[in-house]
Amino acid sequence: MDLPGFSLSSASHAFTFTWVLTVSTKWNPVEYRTYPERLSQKIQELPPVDMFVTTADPELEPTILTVNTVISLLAVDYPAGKLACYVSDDGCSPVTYYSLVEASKFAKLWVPFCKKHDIQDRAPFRYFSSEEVPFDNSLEFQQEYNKMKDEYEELASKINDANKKSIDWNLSGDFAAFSNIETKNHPAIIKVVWENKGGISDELPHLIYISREKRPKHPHHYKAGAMNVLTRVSGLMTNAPFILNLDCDMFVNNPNIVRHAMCLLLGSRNERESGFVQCPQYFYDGLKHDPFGNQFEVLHKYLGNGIVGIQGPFYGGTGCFHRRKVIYGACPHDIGIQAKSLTPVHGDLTEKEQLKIFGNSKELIRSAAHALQGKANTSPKLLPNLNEAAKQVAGCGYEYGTSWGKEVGWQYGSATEDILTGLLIHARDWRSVLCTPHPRAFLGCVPRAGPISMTQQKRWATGLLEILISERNPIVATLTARLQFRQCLAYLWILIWGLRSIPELCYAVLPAYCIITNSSFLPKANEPAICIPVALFLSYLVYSLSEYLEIGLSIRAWWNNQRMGRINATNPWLFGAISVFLKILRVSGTVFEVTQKEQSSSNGGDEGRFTFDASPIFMPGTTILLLQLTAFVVGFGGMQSPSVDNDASGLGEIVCSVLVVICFWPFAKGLFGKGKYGIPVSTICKSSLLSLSFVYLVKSASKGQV
Ligand SMILES: O=c1ccn([C@@H]2O[C@H](COP(=O)(O)OP(=O)(O)O[C@H]3O[C@H](CO)[C@@H](O)[C@H](O)[C@H]3O)[C@@H](O)[C@H]2O)c(=O)[nH]1
Ligand SMILES: [Mn+2]
Repeated sequence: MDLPGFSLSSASHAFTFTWVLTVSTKWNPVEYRTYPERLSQKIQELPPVDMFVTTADPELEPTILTVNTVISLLAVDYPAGKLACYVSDDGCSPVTYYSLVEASKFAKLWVPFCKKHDIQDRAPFRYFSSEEVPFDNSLEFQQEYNKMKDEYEELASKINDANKKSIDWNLSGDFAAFSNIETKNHPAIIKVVWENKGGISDELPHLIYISREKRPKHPHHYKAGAMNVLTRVSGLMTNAPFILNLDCDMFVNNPNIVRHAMCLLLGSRNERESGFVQCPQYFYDGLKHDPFGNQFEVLHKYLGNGIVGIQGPFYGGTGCFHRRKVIYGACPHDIGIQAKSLTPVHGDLTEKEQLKIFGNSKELIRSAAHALQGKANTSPKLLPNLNEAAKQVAGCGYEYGTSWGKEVGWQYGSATEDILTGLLIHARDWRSVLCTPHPRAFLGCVPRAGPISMTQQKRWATGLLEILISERNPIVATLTARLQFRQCLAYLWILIWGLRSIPELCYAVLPAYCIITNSSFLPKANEPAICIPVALFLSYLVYSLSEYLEIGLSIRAWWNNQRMGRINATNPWLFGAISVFLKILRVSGTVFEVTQKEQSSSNGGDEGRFTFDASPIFMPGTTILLLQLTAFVVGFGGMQSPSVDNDASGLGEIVCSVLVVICFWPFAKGLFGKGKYGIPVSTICKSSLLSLSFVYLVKSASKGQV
């Protein structure tokens, strides 16, 4: 077989494999319903929950968004005395700390207001931006509403001012800890912003600010590292048996969500059924018809519910309720002695072993033992007194020689720490549950620009592939641990994203190749065999379209997702694969590039239009497009080589080539667009060079054949 024939057949096999994975994953969908009003029949007292928020960069992640997320958490419908909110700031920004202090003052007015009037939007920026006029016309409500609105505007302008003035920030008094530090070189800073001393239900929950120690020579493991510090510090301070974690942009949209999650965590006969409870990652103010194909509605619905029917949803990094003991490495009780082979954490550890696993803090070991045995919290402590112990476990050297990031806590070694961490939990025989209440649990920001979306996709493809090539991959977990076979297939479906770039590239280049060399990869239009690819293609179209229509999405949304599927696969996913390849060759490491979050649609006009920047990530797409255009010139300009064995290219190849151009239409517009809407000239030049060399190569190769 020649090279094109070989690549065609391997690409087809790769697609068939992906199809098998998809079908297996979607096969038996399951949905859970939750009835929080029945919770009191089941349990006497609601359990405590520690709530984590991570933020890393006040520029990319506007402080006002983080603050809104925190406020919405402080305002959930759950006894405040049972809650503690921990904010991790990897940016080590005094502005973030200051904003939290101000936010807690605001929340003291906001939370009673929400609870009194049963406000559903507990993130103030949402509530005050909603078009609907508040329904309550009483004078009392109107007065309170106006007061709250003024208070929020004041808070927002204080934060805004703080952000602007951040250069000549006066770092004294409470802010002294932030003076003379660099963001990547500073000791741990832990501050109790608000303490609910009496554990009182209608006060505010605890609010704690944490910026872990960072030193240039110490790896900090990005978000996973931050999550582990949050776990340890909260272990010392409140040690709640359940942990909710949110990214800084994901505010609470359903104030009852903690109770919904408790239905799933406490409602089943065996806790193994719900090792963690994941809420789907939905977004607010998403652009109409999903032009960047990143709102994942269809994915959540079909693949999401399908996995629920196997071993449970993947951990998605945000909007997830964990059991602390599961994070600490525990296995379900009923697998008994076999648990010892799956985890270093089990009932009869000596103190020495515990120190080795959890690190050198006696206080932490004591609290971890409590968490693992499911004992209630020890007597209430005054949080500031714990500050020294907390700083120890937030130190950058604390984890050396311990099991953190390997067997315990959030897992290191992948830019998608979420999938890796969830995989380990499933491998230890836990199941997970998807929580889908109405209204939706949490809402976050979705990228609204080409470059941001591409960077995010690249990070995912990179991180997922890192897992696939590691010894912690799902195949090993199925063979040596307790990952179910079909769950393994579901994991493979997502982990191979980066690799899928290769067959997608082959398929995108093939039509152009055939036209240029005057050969074919499809049967002729008058041969009966043409029915096979046409039938496959049409049934795929009809099936995928029906998925969109069934959940009320538009044809445009379907098309945008198809198109972005091709663009993502050939651009960011390819770069993801390349960066993992470079990592294997030890040329460069992989990094977690934080996704930029925009507050609202201030883009003006052309919202859904694809945007570009000078990143090489846009080169493959541009090259593919130029190749098709070259093929048209060659084909219609009569410059084709004579065909070998009567195998001339025909209608099929032309149709496919046109289809590729339609898929890459945003790039076609980009060739002529201006500013951010245009592909930079340098990218166009490089891509032209690439496609010309390709044409030259295949031309000379095919001449050799004749
Ligand atoms: O060094 C870092 C880097 C990131 N973060 C935080 O991690 C969160 C997620 O980062 P973001 O850039 O928003 O990631 P997304 O592209 O939205 O990420 C998705 O994919 C990630 C894995 O790649 C998951 O961790 C996220 O939860 C999931 O939403 C944010 O709160 C960041 O502040 C840190 O705390 N420290
Ligand atoms: Mn995010």
